[in-house]
Amino acid sequence: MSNVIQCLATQIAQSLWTTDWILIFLQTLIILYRPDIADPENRVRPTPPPSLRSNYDFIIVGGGSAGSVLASRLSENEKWSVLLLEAGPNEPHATDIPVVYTSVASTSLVWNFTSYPSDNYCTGQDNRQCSWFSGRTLGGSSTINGMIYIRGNRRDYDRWEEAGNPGWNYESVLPYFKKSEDMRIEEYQESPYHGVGGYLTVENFRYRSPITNYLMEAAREMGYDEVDLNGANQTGFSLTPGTLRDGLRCSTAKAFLRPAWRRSNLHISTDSYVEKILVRDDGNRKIAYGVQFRLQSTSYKVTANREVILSAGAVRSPQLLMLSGIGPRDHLVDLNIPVFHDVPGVGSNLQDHVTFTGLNYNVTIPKNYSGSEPFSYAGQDAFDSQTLTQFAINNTGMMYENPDTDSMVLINTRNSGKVIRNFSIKKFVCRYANGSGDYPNVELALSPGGNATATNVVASTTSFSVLPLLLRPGSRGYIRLNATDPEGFPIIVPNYFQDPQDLEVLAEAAQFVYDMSRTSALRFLNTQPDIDRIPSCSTFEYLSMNYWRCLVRYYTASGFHPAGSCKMGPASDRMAVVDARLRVHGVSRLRVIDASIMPTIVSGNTNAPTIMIAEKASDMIREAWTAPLIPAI
Ligand SMILES: Cc1cc2nc3c(=O)[nH]c(=O)nc-3n(C[C@H](O)[C@H](O)[C@H](O)COP(=O)(O)OP(=O)(O)OC[C@H]3O[C@@H](n4cnc5c(N)ncnc54)[C@H](O)[C@@H]3O)c2cc1C
Repeated sequence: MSNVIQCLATQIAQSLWTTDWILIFLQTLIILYRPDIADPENRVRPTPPPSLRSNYDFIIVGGGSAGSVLASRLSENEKWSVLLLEAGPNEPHATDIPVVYTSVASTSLVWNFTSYPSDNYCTGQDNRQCSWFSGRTLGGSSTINGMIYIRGNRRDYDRWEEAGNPGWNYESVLPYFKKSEDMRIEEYQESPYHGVGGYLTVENFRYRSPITNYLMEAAREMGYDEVDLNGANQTGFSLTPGTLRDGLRCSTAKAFLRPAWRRSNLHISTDSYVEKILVRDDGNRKIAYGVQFRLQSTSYKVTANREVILSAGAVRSPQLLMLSGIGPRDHLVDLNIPVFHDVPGVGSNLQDHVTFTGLNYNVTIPKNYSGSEPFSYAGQDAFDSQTLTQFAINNTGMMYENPDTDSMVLINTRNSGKVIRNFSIKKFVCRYANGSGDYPNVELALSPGGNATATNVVASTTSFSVLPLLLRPGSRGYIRLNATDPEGFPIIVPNYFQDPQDLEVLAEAAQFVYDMSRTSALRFLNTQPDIDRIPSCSTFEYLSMNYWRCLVRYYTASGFHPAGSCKMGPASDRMAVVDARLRVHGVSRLRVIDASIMPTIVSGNTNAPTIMIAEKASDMIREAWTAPLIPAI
């Protein structure tokens, strides 16, 4: 690139950050310089509206993490016709760039949901509401997420089965994680926990800030080992494994739809917003037989010979069920929606990995540091001409970084129910030596830069921050239709900290991070807390447990992992929405297959588990429709 273009590009990139324009700017850069990302040969080409049919075997609502997998797997059977309806646009080019991830929040690629105002959490946010956005594009949230590839703990799945869901224990789901996977981190390729050759590639991020080595060393000093976080033991630290291919995002649209979209039995319709599931009562059974959707202001009805599959995510799937008359009777009656089938659990059991921002620490660059790269990640200020050239010409550099989570540690702040307070680092080493307690309750995302949104840290300050995600919340929230506008954004009540233990664990995590900052690895960097002195928390001693509790409530943030709002469970469980084969209780030919079916949220990020759920469900559907009919006697 010429110097003038470089300089201009830098100015533009920095001024457009966090708007749709940044996507357009980067798209142009990619088309000019990176045909490998543009990938015009393989990129999905949606089916033009006139080619859509009025009838398919399977209709899938939502082309996100789960929906893309289902469309790909079900259309492997040439005899089945499959329609995938996605409300958002095609996958853009720019989201391939890992660092762009933090800039999509205010673009048209997301549903900008917010939680209902609360006095108990997100108290420092506008109108005391937490941002709850999720993906609105082909690939869904996998196209805009943090790309972290974590599966959760084996006990999570064993608990699912114990709750009355046969076939969902860890040994049963592991083959489905492996089926999707193309593990490209060399040391894991031979592992019995990983697969090679699947559609979904997993790599380490190509770029990481130098500060990350110090953070991982600090985790080691705290008594943790470097482990495969998706392997035999989950407790420990690691570089972040990512859903990445050649250093770039590997969304489910890229992984599963690009190899499939040319099949003549698969139609993919973007910008197609499903308004309703079509249902009828045949007297002896209730059936879902199609959907109504809107595309370019035209309304269409399309029918399904076999099944309608709801994969609209943990917020929209329960909303669509309720709009179609399937949900808690009282709520539907209140909104004058005819009750087709009373399913009290729709929208309940909502869970999330609640977290909080604001754990910022400043460091001094060590005198012996001689690298040319910035020591830590400095936000968009880092996007100078050199970074853009590295990206556009050399396929390297900071644009290949996960700015939130270069590395991570999974810890348990408790030991046999004993709360950790005022511990010494030495005690910690003993506490975690016992591998049998391998059930972390917090995931610490170690960010190579300060969290400028939470504090007034200047972006160029040399700093790091930590996001602690509560892995097994006791609190349960719910989703309901908005009485004034049922078709609009639903009401989301996450109920964070309804279970007081949730707040305690996050406060313990804050204390843990503080202690981590006292390790010799981080003292070497002269690490100092840069944690806001929040006026409404000033009655508490700064950095005491009470202060942490106050900070957590103030800077609460969604982990963006909504789950559980159409939970799987046996018919004997009144609040179960789907059975162990993900069929909606009481309504034939209708399944929900996405993050909403988790009975309890897994102890790790939710993308890989959702993909696993869709892989397993695809096999269940195949079995259901290809099993020989039992002959009548
Ligand atoms: C900002 C963010 C960061 C995240 N980071 C990570 C991470 O690093 N690692 C990780 O494992 N997980 C992460 N997650 C969570 C993870 O991506 C989700 O759990 C997962 O993608 C959920 O998959 P899903 O299929 O349930 O829903 P989605 O992937 O959200 O898909 C739902 C799709 O349905 C479409 N849709 C909704 N309503 C309709 C309708 N009426 N008609 C047609 N289409 C509709 C939506 O547009 C969307 O494309 C993150 C999520 C977010 C939002």
